[in-house]
Amino acid sequence: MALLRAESLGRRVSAERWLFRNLDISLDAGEQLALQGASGVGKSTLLNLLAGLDQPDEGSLLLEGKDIAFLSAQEQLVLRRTVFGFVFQAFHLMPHLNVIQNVMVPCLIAGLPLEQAKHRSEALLAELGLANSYELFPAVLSGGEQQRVALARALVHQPKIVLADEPTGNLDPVTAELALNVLCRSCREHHVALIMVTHSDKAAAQLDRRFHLTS
Ligand SMILES: Nc1ncnc2c1ncn2[C@@H]1O[C@H](COP(=O)(O)OP(=O)(O)OP(=O)(O)O)[C@@H](O)[C@H]1O
Repeated sequence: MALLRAESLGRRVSAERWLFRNLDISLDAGEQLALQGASGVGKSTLLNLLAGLDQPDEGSLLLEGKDIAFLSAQEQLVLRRTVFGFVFQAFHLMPHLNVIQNVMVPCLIAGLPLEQAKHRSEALLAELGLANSYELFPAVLSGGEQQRVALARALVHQPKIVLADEPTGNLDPVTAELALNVLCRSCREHHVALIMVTHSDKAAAQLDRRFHLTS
């Protein structure tokens, strides 16, 4: 059984315009999928639908065979917090928390002991080249640094699925390669499935499979 399956998914952006329709996509546990397609075709919208952050106009979304539309509000909340890890294009770090605190949040929500949460967060940040930035606040970080903090936060609680929207888009080529390696390795090591939006064919080639979204 697929870990995540979208069936006949449709998203309408106006009365006459469908962004996509009859879209079927499935993801196995631990599988790594590159989501590609032209700018504006609907990749970010699709990621939001897959994560249950937005509602489709048609179709259904099954997590381990269960339609997420029929989960209670509480079950949906638990699902978003423990099943998914996100790297949004706009990062969405919490401004009043420093770097290490931002990364620890998903672990604490998932119920990990404080020390374990701290240890995991520090290890990931160090791997991503941010060992000297634990105490800094998001406002003083560059876009590329914020992006790596967001990446660590998406991975740290070892969710079932990481959804990453151009997670290396703000990084120089060397740092982008480092971040991509950390992302892929961490997901493989913990059997976490990954859907990554990327415009880079080189990055997409590192994953198991590609899905091209077309209008
Ligand atoms: N709720 C909405 N109402 C109207 N238009 C919308 C809505 N949501 C998305 N769109 C439009 O749908 C299109 C797809 O947006 P989306 O951000 O998903 O594309 P994308 O493929 O991720 O693009 P990029 O590669 O540039 O990030 C855009 O033209 C956007 O303006």
